Amino acid sequence: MAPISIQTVLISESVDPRCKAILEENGIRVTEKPNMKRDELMAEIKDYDGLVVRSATKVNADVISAAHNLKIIGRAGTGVDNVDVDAATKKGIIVMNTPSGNTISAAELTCALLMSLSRNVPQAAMSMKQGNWDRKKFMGAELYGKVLGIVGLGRIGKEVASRMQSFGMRTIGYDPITTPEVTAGWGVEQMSLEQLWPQCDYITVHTPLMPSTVGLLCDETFAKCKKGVKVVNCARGGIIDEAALLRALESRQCGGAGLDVFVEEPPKNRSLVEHPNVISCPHLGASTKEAQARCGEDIALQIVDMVKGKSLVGANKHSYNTCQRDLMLPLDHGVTVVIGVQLNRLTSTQTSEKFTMELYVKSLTNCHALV
Ligand SMILES: NC(=O)c1ccc[n+]([C@@H]2O[C@H](COP(=O)([O-])OP(=O)(O)OC[C@H]3O[C@@H](n4cnc5c(N)ncnc54)[C@H](O)[C@@H]3O)[C@@H](O)[C@H]2O)c1
Ligand SMILES: O=C(O)[C@H](O)COP(=O)(O)O
Repeated sequence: MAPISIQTVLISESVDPRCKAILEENGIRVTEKPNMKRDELMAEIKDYDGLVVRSATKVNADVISAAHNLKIIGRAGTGVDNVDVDAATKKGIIVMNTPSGNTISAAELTCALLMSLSRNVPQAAMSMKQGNWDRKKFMGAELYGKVLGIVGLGRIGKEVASRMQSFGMRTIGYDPITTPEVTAGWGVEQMSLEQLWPQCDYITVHTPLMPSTVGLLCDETFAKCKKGVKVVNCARGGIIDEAALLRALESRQCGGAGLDVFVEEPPKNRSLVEHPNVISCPHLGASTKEAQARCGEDIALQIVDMVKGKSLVGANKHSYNTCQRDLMLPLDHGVTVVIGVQLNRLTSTQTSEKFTMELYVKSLTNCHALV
């Protein structure tokens, strides 16, 4: 790859300090300016070569058109739904993420919400703080022997499955790309969503936010679920339709929800957050020291590799000699294909190294527009 000149980078959110340190060690000038309003960002971005964000900075078409020198938008994390990838690509700006850096943290929070839903832990803790000793009100149910439906069997879905299997849950799931043969290897039986909805005691969603996943759980699909089903969303607000969820909670069709993400963050409409059967967090899935260290370090190393003209996938130091990147390629007619790239470094104890590369289509949006 030809080297790309990056002399200045703006970090617009709280990213691990290693990110700034690595960039600076490599001669890149870094400015950290968190919490900018849209107009401030548009004024600030115009001269920078690179921008590093998490999920709160909305890098929309206006911001991109105000950026005269921008060559790279680095997302220290997974989801790039806060970046207008089409607008960036049209301007020749590369969008990079660090998709495996926060997988374990997001999976662990998902499991914490599933466990909290089964035993009312947050509500009971709050009641204790208020001076109560109410053992009847917080009667729970075991997870053992229950059915967990996992919609989206990628990195996080896989990690959630193995952890919840250790609680004796049966894990079933659906994914249009990961094959049933692959997920059978991790103990997840795949089936159609029509078959999945009525079987689940718990449902957790782990898909990207895109037109085909908006409202996966909606009035129609809640109606197909078991009465009292409990749901978790640690992926993106809107994959579970918020108004439909509130209706399902009120009718008791849904017995409880664990929500880490919202359509609007922070949510101005408080009705879900305040519902007694909802446990919510302020988008904490990736908020661990470990995940932030990995994501901050990875995005900096990827930018440095790009500056040096090295491979885009060569910088990742973690996950057992495996590097993963998502490449988002906008095609014609509003079609976007996401290609997963995985580089495996195989080492034997005494002899040489061997590298293999896997490319696979992770998602295809709007594909009907092609036919
Ligand atoms: N709460 C947090 O802080 C947090 C942290 C990390 C990731 N996330 C979010 O979690 C989600 C999953 O992340 P990941 O790393 O596992 O992604 P991933 O790309 O590894 O997996 C996503 C999976 O969803 C599947 N998918 C796509 N469309 C689908 C559909 N219509 N129905 C079912 N499956 C579908 C894909 O085939 C893929 O296997 C993303 O939205 C990401 O932004 C949130
Ligand atoms: O997609 C992600 O990586 C998560 O939602 C984490 O977002 P954050 O970096 O803003 O915590």
